[in-house]
Amino acid sequence: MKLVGLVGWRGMVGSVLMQRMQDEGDFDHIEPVFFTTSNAGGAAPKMAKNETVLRSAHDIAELSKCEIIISCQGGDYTSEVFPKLRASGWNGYWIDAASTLRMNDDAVIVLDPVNKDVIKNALSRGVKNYVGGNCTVSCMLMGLGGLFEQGLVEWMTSMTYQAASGGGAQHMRELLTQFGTINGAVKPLLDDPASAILEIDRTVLATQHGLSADETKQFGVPLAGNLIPWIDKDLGNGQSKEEWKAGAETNKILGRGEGFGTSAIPVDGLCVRIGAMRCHSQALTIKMTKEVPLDEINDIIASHNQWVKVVPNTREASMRDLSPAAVTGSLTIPVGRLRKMSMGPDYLSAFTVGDQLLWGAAEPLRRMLRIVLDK
Ligand SMILES: NC(=O)C1=CN([C@@H]2O[C@H](COP(=O)(O)OP(=O)(O)OC[C@H]3O[C@@H](n4cnc5c(N)ncnc54)[C@H](OP(=O)(O)O)[C@@H]3O)[C@@H](O)[C@H]2O)C=CC1
Ligand SMILES: N[C@@H](CC(=O)OP(=O)(O)O)C(=O)O
Repeated sequence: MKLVGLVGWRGMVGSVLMQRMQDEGDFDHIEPVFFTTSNAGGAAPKMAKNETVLRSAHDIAELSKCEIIISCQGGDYTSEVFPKLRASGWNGYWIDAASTLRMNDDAVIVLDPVNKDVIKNALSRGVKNYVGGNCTVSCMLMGLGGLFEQGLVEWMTSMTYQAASGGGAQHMRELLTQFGTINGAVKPLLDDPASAILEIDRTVLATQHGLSADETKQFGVPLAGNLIPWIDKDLGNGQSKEEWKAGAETNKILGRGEGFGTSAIPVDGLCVRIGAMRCHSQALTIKMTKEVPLDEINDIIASHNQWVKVVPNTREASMRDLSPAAVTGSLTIPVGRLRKMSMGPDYLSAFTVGDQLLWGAAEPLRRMLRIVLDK
């Protein structure tokens, strides 16, 4: 059995990955070695077999013994350790959740239900670095992969509604703390049916503005009862880095260059943080390359992979099936609100939701491990 190093296994993404690997019986096919940046020598988790002690994730010699390493430890760790590991002569497979290596020429962004051919081609060329995509991009492509595969997308805008989990566990906690503080401030008024709604509203606003530095440490501003129309770095051209990733990563995943070449499909939009917990949603406007009847579009989308589910464009189905609360914890990617827009019959609207810790982070890595093992 192949020795597989697991780094970042107890973090948020790593925990979801471990759960999925147990659910799918992946540990039956590997000899896992658990690494840590904080507790070398401590006890490995229950999935450990022969290697029951945690190894230091900075120990290049220990890492080098692994044929495959999966890291969910984050970009700083990858930036520090990966070059040293390669410089030491290690030639194993590096499978990573962090964005650090994504756009490197010698790395492939993995989302095998969408780009299995790109992955297989890279494996046969001896490529050894495989990186999970940005969560919003991966979830969008799992939903709309069929339209891209059929060459039906001329360009697309993606307007996102991204969950707190995209920032990490502390961001999820902060969101809930803010909700709690706000609720506490208006609880007596809420309990009194005769209280004035405008007084409640004024109190909520005053509480949001008065949140302590501790309560806004992660997001910098209130997110509860609010939104933040900027995610990730400012690229200095009016675009956020999260928005740039939509075009760059979509095209790289599809094997069409990196978003700006002649064969690239323009994908751009605005990325917005909202007060959801762990599902990213996005509203899409798709300019199609040709006019296609809506029932055919539904079939193309629905038949692309086993996880996508077309939600009928009705009020009831949309409210029931097309929300973060409906999708959290599930691998299903619902796509709904499909209709021709008033701009013309080749303009399509769509709305999709995905669990950003599953298809958005852990699942593509887990599946890549199996692809390498089955090679
Ligand atoms: N969050 C997301 O939505 C996405 C994240 N990613 C990538 O994955 C990376 C990891 O993200 P995420 O899982 O959110 O990061 P976490 O902060 O949850 O975990 C990262 C590491 O922090 C250490 N750690 C310190 N204290 C704790 C604690 N109390 N509980 C658990 N771990 C702790 C662990 O390392 P140790 O055991 O060595 O101490 C852990 O592996 C990101 O940096 C990003 O590159 C990718 C896609 C989406
Ligand atoms: N930036 C994403 C989460 C993430 O980790 O993205 P990336 O893997 O591209 O750095 C969000 O905040 O929702």
